[in-house]
Amino acid sequence: MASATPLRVLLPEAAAPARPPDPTVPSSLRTHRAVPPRRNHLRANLAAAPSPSPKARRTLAAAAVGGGRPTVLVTEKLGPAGLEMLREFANVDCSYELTAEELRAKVSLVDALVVRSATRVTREVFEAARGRLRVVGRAGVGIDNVDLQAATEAGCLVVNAPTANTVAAAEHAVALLAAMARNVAQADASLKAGKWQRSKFIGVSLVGKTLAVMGFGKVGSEVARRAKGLGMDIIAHDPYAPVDRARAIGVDLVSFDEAISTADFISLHMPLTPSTEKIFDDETFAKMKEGVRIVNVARGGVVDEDALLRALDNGTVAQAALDVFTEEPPPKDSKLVHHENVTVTPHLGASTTEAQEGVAVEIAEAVIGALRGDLAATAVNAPMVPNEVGSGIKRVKVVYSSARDPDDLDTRILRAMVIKGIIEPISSAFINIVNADYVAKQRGLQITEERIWLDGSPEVTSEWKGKG
Ligand SMILES: NC(=O)c1ccc[n+]([C@@H]2O[C@H](COP(=O)([O-])OP(=O)(O)OC[C@H]3O[C@@H](n4cnc5c(N)ncnc54)[C@H](O)[C@@H]3O)[C@@H](O)[C@H]2O)c1
Ligand SMILES: O=C(O)[C@H](O)COP(=O)(O)O
Repeated sequence: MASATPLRVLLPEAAAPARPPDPTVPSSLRTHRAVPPRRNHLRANLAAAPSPSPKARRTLAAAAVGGGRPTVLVTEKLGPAGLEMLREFANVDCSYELTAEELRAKVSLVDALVVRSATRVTREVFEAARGRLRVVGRAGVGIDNVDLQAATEAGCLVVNAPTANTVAAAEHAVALLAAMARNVAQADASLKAGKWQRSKFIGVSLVGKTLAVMGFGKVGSEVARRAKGLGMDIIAHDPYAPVDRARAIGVDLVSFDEAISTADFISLHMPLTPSTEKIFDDETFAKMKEGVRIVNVARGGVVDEDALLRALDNGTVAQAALDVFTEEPPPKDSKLVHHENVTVTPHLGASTTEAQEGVAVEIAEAVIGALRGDLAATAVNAPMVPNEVGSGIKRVKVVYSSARDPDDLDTRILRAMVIKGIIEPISSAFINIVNADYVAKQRGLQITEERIWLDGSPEVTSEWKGKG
């Protein structure tokens, strides 16, 4: 459907006048690339992530000039506003509940793929795309269902929508916390089954109890704020969160062991990464306070579900409220799902009308921007530093040796790439050229730069040194 202000299909190089330089950015750090004016809600961010190659951009430009439009495959339900934006710009194929085989068959016919958490974008999918797929848009935060390594190898950009569902996820965690403590789901089922069991469903109070927030990022900190309003004492564990940000909202950052051993309630908000997979196992449940209650609105895979079942059966864990599961949907006969002390929802954390609208628009902007050849603000694939290395780094020095005049050397992209490579493997934060310095500072990562002016050709070589 055409809008009053149609999205332009021009590429940056062919675009209208450059924006005036941002007076807050020192001239030595200003980009020299023209950025086209955008519709208000399309952010004009430059990012520190791979963008389509010049060849791909030319292909898209040629297609646009010739009246051709890119094709976008959407495999899960997306809010209408985002879909409309995509339709203004591209041919959109909404095909839901595809089998893995059907997805592989379709993917070589499209330029972009938009998914939520249920579509597994595996290496086989990238191989089946045979080089045509330029962008994968994850309409949400978690990108554990996308094989980022395979995407990068295939030259495919992966973008996500990291902010629009934060509040929805935090609200759902608080809803589960309260519902679990007061047996809302169990009592509801009992009454609907014709019973009137008042003494069976006596709950526990939240006020004055200690809540440990595990992962103090966007969702975790919103949960902390809300739980404070319920009169709970909040502690948090997050190896990468800065102490002062936690302190600013009255939260103490503590060690993993202190968090799990002193909390009455534990709420999980870390990403699923190789280092958090099954981080809650028999050993960690054994360290918890007897009768602890656990909420998981993050990812099922951070919990060893068999160990959780054992902890529920032996009383270490009194109750659990789970929105996410290692396998989704979980098996119909899952003992965890059917456990009387477990409250479950089918991955509803991001499922509010408002969040879905926001996420759809956020991902449509990102995908359209990427197809237009812009550097994507929410790109999630870039060269990474292994997390065993990255998590220990506190200071990095980047040395640029170049024959270019220092004033003519724009180091922002490389600096942002270094920050992205260190921070992203240990968080689900997205780093781009706009936020890189800010996020690095927030996380206590100090970047210093040295420029060595060489005689001779203006080829840039650089080296960087990390310090743990
Ligand atoms: N259920 C849902 O529908 C839903 C909705 C939104 C987000 N999520 C999930 O919630 C999680 C948090 O999302 P977010 O937007 O707050 O991400 P975020 O990146 O803002 O926060 C994650 C935090 O976890 C921290 N972290 C990393 N490793 C850790 C570890 N070993 N121990 C403790 N903390 C660790 C990071 O430093 C970061 O601060 C993600 O897994 C995301 O996929 C689920
Ligand atoms: O990571 C996320 O954004 C949430 O888990 C939401 O997933 P969904 O888009 O499948 O609801």
